[in-house]
Order: sequence, then C-alpha cells, then structure tokens
Amino acid sequence: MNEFWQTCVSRLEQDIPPQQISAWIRPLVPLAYDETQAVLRVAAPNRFKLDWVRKNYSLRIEELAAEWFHRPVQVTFELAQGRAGLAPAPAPAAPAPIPAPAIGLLPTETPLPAEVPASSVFQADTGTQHATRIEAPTLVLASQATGQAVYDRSRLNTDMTFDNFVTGKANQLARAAALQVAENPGVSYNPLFLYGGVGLGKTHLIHAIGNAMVQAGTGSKSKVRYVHADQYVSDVVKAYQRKAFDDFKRYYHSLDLLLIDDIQFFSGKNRTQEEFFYAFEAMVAQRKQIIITSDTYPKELAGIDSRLISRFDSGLTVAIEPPELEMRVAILLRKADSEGMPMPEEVAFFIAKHLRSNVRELEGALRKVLAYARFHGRDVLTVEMCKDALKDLLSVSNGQITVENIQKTVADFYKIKVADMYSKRRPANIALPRQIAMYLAKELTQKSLPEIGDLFGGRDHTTVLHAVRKISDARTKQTELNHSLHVLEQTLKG
Ligand SMILES: Nc1ncnc2c1ncn2[C@@H]1O[C@H](COP(=O)(O)OP(=O)(O)OP(=O)(O)O)[C@@H](O)[C@H]1O
Repeated sequence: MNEFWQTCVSRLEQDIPPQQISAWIRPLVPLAYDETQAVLRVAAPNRFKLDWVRKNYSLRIEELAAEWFHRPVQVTFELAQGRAGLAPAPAPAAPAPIPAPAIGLLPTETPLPAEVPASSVFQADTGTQHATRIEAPTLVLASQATGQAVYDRSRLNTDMTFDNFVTGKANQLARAAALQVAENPGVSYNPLFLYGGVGLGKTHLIHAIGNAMVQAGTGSKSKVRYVHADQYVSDVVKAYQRKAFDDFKRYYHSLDLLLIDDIQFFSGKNRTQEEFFYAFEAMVAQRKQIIITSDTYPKELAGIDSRLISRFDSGLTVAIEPPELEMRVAILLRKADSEGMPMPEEVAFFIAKHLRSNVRELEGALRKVLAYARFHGRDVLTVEMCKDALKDLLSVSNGQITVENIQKTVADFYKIKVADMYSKRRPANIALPRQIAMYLAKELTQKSLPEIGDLFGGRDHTTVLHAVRKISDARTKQTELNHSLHVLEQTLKG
C-alpha cells in the first residue's frame, strides 16, 4: 500500500508543480486498500483539502491506482481522525495577521488559475475571523468578516522560525550564517547561498531569516519577499504577456530582502535568468539582501548562465547536510512535543535509526505514527506501535545498508525516481546517479557484481564493474562528486 502511495506521489510530481504537491498531495495519508471492493481510502487533514483534492486530483489518483492494482479502483477521501497530524511538510505559508489592504503589484495581480473557483479559495478556519487560501498558486489572506481579500506579499511562512529549527552538526554553519544575515542584512554575506539535498531545512531556514527580520523591524513586511524559483519564472512569463516588465523590475528591485528558493529551477530559462541578474545587481548594489537556496552548490548548477553562477558564489555558500542520529532524535522529540504527544526517547531513537535521509521523511513517519496512535486510541507511543505503523517504511530501511536503501537514497538525492534505477533509460541525469548507486552498492554491501546487476534491472556484471571503476576513479579527481558521495555515505551509514 505504501509502496503504491510512494509511486503515486512520484508520478503526480511529474504533472503537478512542487508547491502544489506540498500543499495538496503530501498532507494526504493513504489509509487502506480494500481488495474485495477495489476501494482505496485516503485521509486528508481538513475539510478544505479534502474537497480540493477530491475535485482536482481524484481522477488522476484513480488512474494511477488502476494502473498499480491492475483494475479500476475507486478512491474515497475522508477526514483524518481528529483532523490530527503535523502541518503539511513543507507547510504552505501560514495564516498571518491581516495586513492593511494592498494594492496589487505585479506578482500579487496573478489571476487565479481557471480551475480555481473564487468561492473555494478561502478556507474558513472554524471559529476564527480569518480565512486562508492555500497555494493556488499564490497565498491570499482574507478577512471573512469584511470579505476583503488582501495578499500577504511577503509570502513568509510564520511557522518556520529559528526557534523551532533544531540545530546539529549538519546545519550549524548554515544556521549561524543565517542568523548573521538576519542581524546584518545586506552587509555581512550577500548573497547567502544555502544548498543541500531534499527536505533538509533550506526553506525553513530562509523563512526563519525573513521572519526574524520582520520581527526585528529590519525589513518591513512589504519589502521582504519569499518566492519559489518556479513562481519567479511564472512572474516573468506574466510580465512578458502583459508587457509589464517595468512593474516587474520596480517590484523586485525595490525589495529589502529577497528569499529565492530552489534556484535550480531557473535551469534553461534564459529570460528569467536575465531578469534575475538585473534584480540581483540592483539589490546588491543597494546593499539589499538576497538569499538563495539550491539543491547543489553554484558551480554544479546546470543550465545556469556563468555570470549568475559567479554572482551566486560571490557571497557566502554554505551546505546543509543530512542530520546525524542525535539530531534526528532531537527533531522527532521536538516535533512530537509540539503535536501534543510526547515521544519517549527510545521510540525516537528507534525511528531515527531507521530513517536517515532527511527531515521531511522523519516528519512523514511521525505523522503516520501519530495517526496510528490516534486511530487506535493510544496516548503513549511505543516502539511496538512504531513497528506496526511504519512497517512499510521500515522494510525498506531496516537499519542495514541494502541495495534498496542505496537506490532510494541516491534517487532522493538526485531527485530521480527509484524506478529509474532499474529502467533501461540512459539520459545522463539518470545514468550517473545509477552508476553512483552501483558503486555504493559494491562499497557498502556484501553483494557480488552479478547480484548487484540483477538488482539494477538485470544488468550484466560488467556494467556494474564499469560503473564501480568509473566512479571510484572520478571521485579522486572531482571534488564535487567526492563531496556528494561523502554525503550519501554519511546518510546511508547514519
Ligand atoms: N533542523 C530542522 N528543525 C526542525 N524542522 C526542520 C529542520 N529541518 C527541516 N525541518 C522541517 O522539515 C521539512 C522540510 O524542510 P524544508 O522544506 O525546509 O526542506 P528543503 O531543504 O527546503 O527541501 P526541498 O529542497 O525539498 O525544498 C519542513 O517541514 C521543515 O520545517
């Protein structure tokens, strides 16, 4: 069941932008598949998400389920027990106090996509006087009382702060740099460039900087802007369509703080890169702070103009690495606490020992354990309960380094599908990670070359040998590759 769900989410990721995946798909929890009725039950964390997902994604999920289970499948959605669970990860921008009505600057004039009915974009938060629109594609805050919609222009997620950012060896440098920048924007490190694998806290940290600046009064909310690179690209497209580049430039060049997430999405988008280059130059010249995140360090970014790469590297570049065991435990304890269900240390150690790759994965596991506990009416978490709640996850990560672990970890790291590890496809962005996974399989497991070949879609042992030689040779010559391998080995060894 969980295997189906993981595959289903990866397939949806190919069709749906990442922010919408985070907002709508990740918060869903597959509950059960009834084989006799061919019914798949899926839980949504609240009524709004439930309605939205049912309307917009149920057909696609049914198609994927039919493909997986080899028969027509009906998907039913229900509210998660007690509407419990962690906030979706990463959470969409959080409700904030309603600011004074804003006159839309270009990015706030983004029309709703055609399929979004105006009546459904506001989610009433029972008992409160505000409503929140969730990522479709921009965040809107509205006062229900007055019916007056205003945009939160900063797009800051107020849930992501320094206070709730757990620190350890893996991220202490990044956090120190982020704090320094929040205290001295525009003068200490400009730009600050944070890079690291998926789900390691880059987005969290840049929101924390924005929130700290707004709170300290060093950045007025209207002059701080968080933007995902995808959104920036779409703002450029809209400026194009409306011949509104002057507005676009005026808006971006006037910011005090620009937080731009996942810059690797600029790859191959030349006009976007050009506009960003001008914004960058204008802001840095005026000592306005820019903070960038990416899945890799500047020189490794593919499809990005070398002028930009050299600018990215001109401030401070810091890595966030996968969390070590103690940090994973600390994160679990902290997050379980904030969910009102304290976790005994032995339970946190048990989960952390088995799930090593990133914080988002830990949050997912915690969500499952909490949902399981609530469903079974338990108020104390135990290791036995975790074994049951996480059995699908644990069978993949059973504490030992297996070829399956390696394939999943490498696929996550390079953002490709696990299925690509066995497929016959050979584009370079897949072939290299696959060779790396073969190399690690040889290094870190007892498997023979033919056994490894079998586990990689029935490849010949000479193919594996070639990959092992190639990667071990390349790592002695390429510092970047060596660094990536080091991170992967660390993740796998926990
Ligand atoms: N050190 C940490 N302490 C507390 N929570 C964390 C920490 N690191 C990450 N998280 C949480 O893990 C989730 C994923 O983090 P985040 O979205 O910041 O990752 P990311 O590095 O930006 O990933 P991606 O590259 O996939 O966008 C978030 O809910 C975030 O709050």
